Amino acid sequence: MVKVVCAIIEHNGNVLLTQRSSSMAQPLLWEFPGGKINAGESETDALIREIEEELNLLIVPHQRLTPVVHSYSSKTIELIPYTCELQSGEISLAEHMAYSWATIDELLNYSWCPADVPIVEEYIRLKRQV
Ligand SMILES: Nc1nc2c([nH]c(=O)n2[C@@H]2O[C@H](COP(=O)(O)OP(=O)(O)OP(=O)(O)O)[C@@H](O)[C@H]2O)c(=O)[nH]1
Repeated sequence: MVKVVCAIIEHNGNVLLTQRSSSMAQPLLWEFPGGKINAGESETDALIREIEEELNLLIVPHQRLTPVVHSYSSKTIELIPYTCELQSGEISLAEHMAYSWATIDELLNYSWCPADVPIVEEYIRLKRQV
């Protein structure tokens, strides 16, 4: 199983989402940015590295939410989400087609990668409790 970490980056009451490009797996669907964990790397180190590589942003991971195991036709992934704080940087997209800062109420309006749907639902529940 491939372990993938993803970042729910919060800033000024919004959350950052990225749209996969047409050449990627799950083309044009929205996701939380992130990627695969390299051998010997911690989850949070992988997350910090991926967000720097993909978006040119520096983040601080905070809360680990519930991982989701999802089988796509070619592989099974364990998607591990962390809420994160934006520390610094200006977004520069290295791989994605687009990005969006969404409010909690807007999150369900996007076409998500299937593995992300339970994560989006958990995040919305968490935020509505506060
Ligand atoms: N980064 C990220 N990947 C996700 C999310 N949801 C989800 O299903 N994935 C899947 O997790 C896998 C790993 O993503 P990746 O960004 O590191 O790698 P990749 O596109 O090069 O994957 P590939 O080697 O399958 O083409 C991809 O198949 C991707 O579709 C998500 O929210 N964030």
